[in-house]
Amino acid sequence: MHGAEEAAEGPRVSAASTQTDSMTGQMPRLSKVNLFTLFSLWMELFPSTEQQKKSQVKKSGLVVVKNMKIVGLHCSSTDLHAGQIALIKHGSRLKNCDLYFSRKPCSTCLKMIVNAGVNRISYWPADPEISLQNEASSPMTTDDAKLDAKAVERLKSNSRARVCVLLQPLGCSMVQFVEETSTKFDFIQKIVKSQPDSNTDFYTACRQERIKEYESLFLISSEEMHKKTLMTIGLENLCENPYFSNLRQNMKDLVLVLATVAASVPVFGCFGFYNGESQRTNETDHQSLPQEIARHCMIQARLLAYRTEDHKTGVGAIIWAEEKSRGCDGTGAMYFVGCGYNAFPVGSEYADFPHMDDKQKDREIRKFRYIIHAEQNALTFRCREIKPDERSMIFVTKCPCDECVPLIKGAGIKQIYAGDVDAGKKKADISYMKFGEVEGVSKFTWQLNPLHTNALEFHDSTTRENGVQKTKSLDDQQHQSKKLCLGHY
Ligand SMILES: Nc1ccn([C@H]2C[C@H](O)[C@@H](COP(=O)(O)OP(=O)(O)OP(=O)(O)O)O2)c(=O)n1
Repeated sequence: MHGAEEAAEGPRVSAASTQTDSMTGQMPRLSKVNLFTLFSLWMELFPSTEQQKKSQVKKSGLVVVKNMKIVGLHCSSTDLHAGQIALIKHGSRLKNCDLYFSRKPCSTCLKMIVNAGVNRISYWPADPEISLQNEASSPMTTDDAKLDAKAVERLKSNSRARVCVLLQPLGCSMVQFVEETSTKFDFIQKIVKSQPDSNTDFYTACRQERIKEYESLFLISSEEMHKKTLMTIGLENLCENPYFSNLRQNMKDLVLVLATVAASVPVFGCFGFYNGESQRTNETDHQSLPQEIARHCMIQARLLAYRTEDHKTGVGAIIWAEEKSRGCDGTGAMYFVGCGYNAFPVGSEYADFPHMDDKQKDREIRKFRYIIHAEQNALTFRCREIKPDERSMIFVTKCPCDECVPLIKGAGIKQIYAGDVDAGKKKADISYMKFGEVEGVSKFTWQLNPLHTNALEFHDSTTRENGVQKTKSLDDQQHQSKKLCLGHY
């Protein structure tokens, strides 16, 4: 049925392409489908305290999309699969949604999702949720995995929902563009400035580590094994060339983009998101998230920035909040609220608005009065309300400007995680003066840990309810960054 046809289309640009290229091609842009796919892989890596048991069931990431907008970001927990969590969290609201899984879901999940009336289920075409690659598995469990794959195929061919592989090739210079922009990203530059020999070797080393790690997680290194897996999960159409080699290339490129972006918010020395005002408070609203969660969310914002319509400055923003107690999601108590990137008003064509910056003398043809900022889009298109009694936080890849700071505060967001390179700057059409002064909102900016001279204080850092391990001690962090940065620390 259409599932198989769609799968065969996977490696090429699908007819249902959502590549909203309103731009004139000055710079490559991530398609929505690829953004959702990257988010699903990234959600599989959401930091969690739960001990991952060696099991045939692999952790998966899931993105729930309604009308091409993200309405849920989830990952499996020890007790529940990502698909089951989506069912619990969204129920019948899953009707007509598109789901992006980092692994082909098992029959237990698929039957419920299909039953909820979803529109499309797209999955990453490597090892499925019920692993076929698990070396530890006995022939018995491998047989079970194969049986499950058959059941999934049966559910797929009898359902209205399309179950397919939906990857789009990246624009030809996308990988290079992501690499260049990541090296120039504020966070990397801030580290470079703190280095006596000022170079980006540490970034290159971090990126290589990430590439190796993600390739082993998300790709099947042997072509033969990959083909065998595809055959077992009903993707024999993709085993023929040129589909197979295109598919592998697309997958490799996406993993490369993910690793490159992840390395741009590196685990490096004592750098992290800290409140420079060193206000120490017991109020939970103002306590920082564990660094690994803050990094994870900032990397989501970085990915969003590659959907920008501003051909000079891409910005991404994502809002998360934390429930009072830990839920069933692999994200612990954290839940997704909304996300956005800077773009011109919805539905506009490239020529409708000026795109010039402040180098342009004629102020009338500058972009600033027309472009909607990442934070503004995240607030406008949020899928959940911001609750005054919960800790909510926005992650922005750039310093919030004077238009956005009062909006963030007014919306009741409790914490801002951002870069502060532009803080205090006053430009002709956009200023960053209010960020430094805003009260009642905690600001965590990318910097050296102000307490790093006092290792004892750092050792005492928090243990949290949101499902994440204790903040690592200074020694642990240094050890980890030495490992990651191959001696450049
Ligand atoms: N927190 C922020 C800050 C900015 N922007 C967006 C709005 C504009 O699209 C762009 C403006 O960024 P800059 O201040 O960097 O201005 P320019 O793009 O003109 O670059 P510069 O003046 O630094 O050369 O970023 C955003 O969405 N969210």
